[in-house]
Parts: sequence; C-alpha cells; structure tokens
Amino acid sequence: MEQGENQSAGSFVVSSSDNNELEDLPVKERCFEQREALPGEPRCVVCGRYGEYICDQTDDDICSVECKTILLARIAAKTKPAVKAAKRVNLPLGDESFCIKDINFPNIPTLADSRISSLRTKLDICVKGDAVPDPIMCFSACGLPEKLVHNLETAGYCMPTPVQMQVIPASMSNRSLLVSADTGSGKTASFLIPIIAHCSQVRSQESTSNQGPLAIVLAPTRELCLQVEEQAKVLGKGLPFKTALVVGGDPLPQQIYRIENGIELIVGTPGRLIDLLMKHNVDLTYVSVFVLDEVDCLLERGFRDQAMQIFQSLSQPQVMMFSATLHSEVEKMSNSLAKNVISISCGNPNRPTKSVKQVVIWVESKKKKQKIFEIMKSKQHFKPPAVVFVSSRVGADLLSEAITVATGLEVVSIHGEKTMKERRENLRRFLTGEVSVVVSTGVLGRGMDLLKVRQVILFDIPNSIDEYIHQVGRASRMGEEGMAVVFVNEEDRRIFKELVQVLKTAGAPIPRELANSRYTAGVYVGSERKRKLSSSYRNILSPPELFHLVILAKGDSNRNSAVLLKTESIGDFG
Ligand SMILES: Nc1ncnc2c1ncn2[C@@H]1O[C@H](COP(=O)(O)OP(=O)(O)OP(=O)(O)O)[C@@H](O)[C@H]1O
Repeated sequence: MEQGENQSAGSFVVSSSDNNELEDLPVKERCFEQREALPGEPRCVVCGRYGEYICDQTDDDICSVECKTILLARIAAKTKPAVKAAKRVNLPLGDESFCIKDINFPNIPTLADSRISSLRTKLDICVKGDAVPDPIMCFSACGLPEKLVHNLETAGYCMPTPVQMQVIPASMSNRSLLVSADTGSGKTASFLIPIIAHCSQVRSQESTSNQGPLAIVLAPTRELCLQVEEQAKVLGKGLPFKTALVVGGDPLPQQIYRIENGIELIVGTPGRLIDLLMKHNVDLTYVSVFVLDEVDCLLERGFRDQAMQIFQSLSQPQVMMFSATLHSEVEKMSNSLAKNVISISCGNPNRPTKSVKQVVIWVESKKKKQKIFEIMKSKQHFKPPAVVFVSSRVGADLLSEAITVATGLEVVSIHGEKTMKERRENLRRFLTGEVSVVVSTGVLGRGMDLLKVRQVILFDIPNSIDEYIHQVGRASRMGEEGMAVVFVNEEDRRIFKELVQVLKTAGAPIPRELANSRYTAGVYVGSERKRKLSSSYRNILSPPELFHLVILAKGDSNRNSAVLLKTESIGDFG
C-alpha cells in the first residue's frame, strides 16, 4: 500500500510485494552471468547488460564485479578533467539590485534588515523563527563546492528559485526547517544542495574511515524516491557523494551491499528503510541531516510511526521538512522533532499553484468514462501528455484499457499493485513520450516532476483537498501554464466546501450543481472578481464548449439567485 491509494491501511507494514522474488539473488561476479537488459532497465556502462547494482566509486550502472573492475581501471587511466570555474551572476546596479552576504566577497556591504524584509516580500517569502539567515541571490553566494555550482549550471539552474534562496542558507547554518512552497517551485533541490555540500565537505575533511551514511531523505512513494535519488546523483556528480535508493520492490541484498560499501545519502520509503534497518546493522551514528519530503503525508497515520522510529534511531539530526500543503497540526509535530525550527513559506502554499487553470465539470459517475473519451478525442480539449488520476488500483487498470479501446491511444497505468519493474517501465514509457497518457492512483500525485505534462484529469477527485492540490500541481512545473480537468459529482460531497473555497480563490468557474449544493452551505460562492472570472471563463470555454456554469452576481450572497451563464448549448465537456 502506498500513499494516495484507496484502501484502508491501518498502520503501514512492509508488504510482501515490497520484498520481491529477486531479493535473494547475490551480486553477479562475472559479466556473462548477468542477463540482458529489458527495454527501460538500467544498463551496464561497460557491457550493456542489465545494470544490477551501481558501482560504488562512480554513479554508473554496472552489471557485475567483473565490469566494475574494468570501469574502475578505465577511470584510473583517465586524467582528471579540468573543472570550469562557475560563472558569477552579475546583478544590475540600481534600485532593483540586491547584494546579499557573499562569503567570497566579505567586503561588499550587505543589505540592511529593512531591505532584506522588502526583498522577502518581493519574492513572496515569509519566515518565522529566531535569527533567520538572509536569502541568497546566486548559488555561489554561500560557499557551495565549485563542482556543485558547476553541476547546477549544467542542469540549467542559473539562479536559485525563491524557496532555494531562503532554504539553502538557512539549511547551511544547520537550522531545522519546516518549509511550505508551491508545487513545482524547486523544493527538492533546496534540500539536496545543502546535503551534497555538507556530505562532500565532511568526506573531504574526514580523518576517520567512517563510510556510514551522513543524511537520510524519506519520501512516501517509490517513484518519488527514485526521482529524488536521480536528481541527487545529477547534482552530486564528481563529488565525494554517493547515494543509496532504499525502496520496496527492488532487491534488498543489493541495497544492503550498496550501503555497506559506503554511501553518503540514503533516499527511501519509510517501510523499506525500517525493514532494511531491522535486517541489517547500518551505522547511523553520523547521520546529521534528516529530510521528510511531503512531510504532512509522512506524519499521517500509516507512515508516522515508521518515520518516528527512524528519527529516534538518529542522534539529534538537523530536520528539514517540506510540502506544498502544511497545516498547524504538522507544525506542532515538527516542533517535537527539532528545536528552534525556522518556518519558511514561499508563494501560495495550501492552494493549487496559480499557473494551473482548474476546470471543474459536474459529471455523474456512470457518465465519467464517456466524458473522458470525449475529451481525449477532442483536439481542442486534449493536451497530451496527460495524467489521469483515479482512486483505486483496479480502476486504474480498467480505465487505461477502456481509454485505449475507445480512443485508440496507447495508455499505461501505474499503481501499488504493479511490480516495481512494471512501474519503472510504465513511467519510463510515459516520460519518454512513447505513450501519451498514464492512469495512476495517488502514487504519482505527490512530488512527481512530470516535466512535459500540462494536463491532468482528476477522474476521481481525491479524498482530501491537500491531495487535490498536489494532483493539480502535476500540470505545471516552475510556473509553466497547465490545466486540470476535474470531474465532480454528489459522491464527492465530503470535499465540496474546501473545493469551492479553492476554486473561488483561484477565480475558477464553479459548476452550478456544486455552487447550489447543500454541502456548500455557508461558503460564500459569490465573487468580487466577476468581470475577471467571466473573462477567464471565456478563455477556457469558447462557445460551444460550455459547462453548466454559474457565476453569482457581484456581492450577491444568495446562491439561488445565481446568474446562469449559458446552459443551453452543451458541447464537448457538457
Ligand atoms: N533553480 C532552478 N532553476 C531551474 N530549474 C529548477 C531550479 N530548481 C528546480 N528546478 C526544476 O524545477 C522543477 C520542479 O522542481 P521540484 O520537483 O523540486 O518542485 P517541488 O517544489 O518539489 O514540487 P512538488 O511540491 O510538486 O514536489 C524540476 O524540474 C527541477 O529540475
């Protein structure tokens, strides 16, 4: 069972599917003993066979001890390439030019407190806590290793995003953090950059032979762990920084082997990590950074006990907690995990990112399939690649097959009952554009950076408004415009109130049935932005593609006197 799947779980236990049949296979000695790689699987960089484990001295996939030896010999023979000096970002002088503390240039005067707070306001950053470090404006401003700055440039990260501007210096001053920022705003790099800097600094100074992990990142799904580890490898390339991925469905012996051979960062799901820690003695003495990505989810019933168990096996680490949705309960819990926590909030957390247009359609359950077929057959409304979210595993399989039959589109599904191999392969096919639609349960709902996706369809609305915010957020990364089409009907009444509030704040059209429902009683659905709302409505829905849509007259709190904007002609979405 994973985050976002519609099965009552009770407490999370390591399921048997977490330990698949491959687990007991030993590491291959010889190259010929290894099997051929299937499409999408990692390949050995030496012979091209299945890359069963990763060579500990590099980040490359390797099939066997034999190929590892060849690879290391090749590396040793090569001369070290020259490292290009990191480019400095030259900020223009004048009113809009800020110079924040730069350890490379200690003589440059820094901003007065009032300018710092005005800078934070401009960047939409709010901070709470004692002695919060000033934001940085460029990556080279806080003593990151040159190689890391180079890797950031190579990855196309020219400037930090607002959340990174504040989180990186705060984290590098060893403070524990609770961070909320929009979906797709760069939270992952904001914790990976300080972790990589810390690990490579420790390793380059260390006199002991300790090779145990220095940092742990927990995330609720395997796919998210995979993605975070992948990003860590890209940003930490060429530094004394190695990672281990500890997720269910992948063989445990390889994960243990990798950790035993010395790594700096473990990225894992709580269940599998506990499993590994119980079966194998891993020295956690030197773990000084503990990250909870999607912390609100990790501190929910089901994950909380395991996350706490892992936390308790560490000795007072710096704790960094991240999510696009945070509430006071998590804030209270975060204070029990660490002292003197800094709270950082960027942009518009607890709301869907502004760059996604929300289009909510009232559709009765038995008509949902027909509606999604119509959308996917419409050149005007279907904007692939698209992610369709459903509430159950069976539903994901059935719907993906049904879409293929009805539209001819090739569709894959991803959910917790599939093997890790199938999940990896389906995700790869989707991300490489081989298939244009993926139907998923909540396992792709949080944290997944599905870069090209600009459309999500919430076929089943999730159980909570927080999951709604995360799922809608898959349609936009770094402020790119996207669209979320949301099917709603009476069965979703548990979420009506919050949904109406969210739609209202975004200036999104509210279907008449939703606005008039008795379950939205008490929520003022009138809008002070009628004109703006109407025009945004027209942008999305040029006739004849009209919903049953109401927009209340300005200042009119009587929901029954709603002004009904065109209900007669119902087009593709109707
Ligand atoms: N400084 C930067 N410059 C350019 N691109 C960046 C920068 N930082 C992050 N990105 C890119 O922005 C995208 C979104 O980042 P990320 O996945 O970390 O968002 P997030 O805030 O964790 O979102 P979510 O809440 O959905 O998990 C990624 O593709 C990432 O590579």
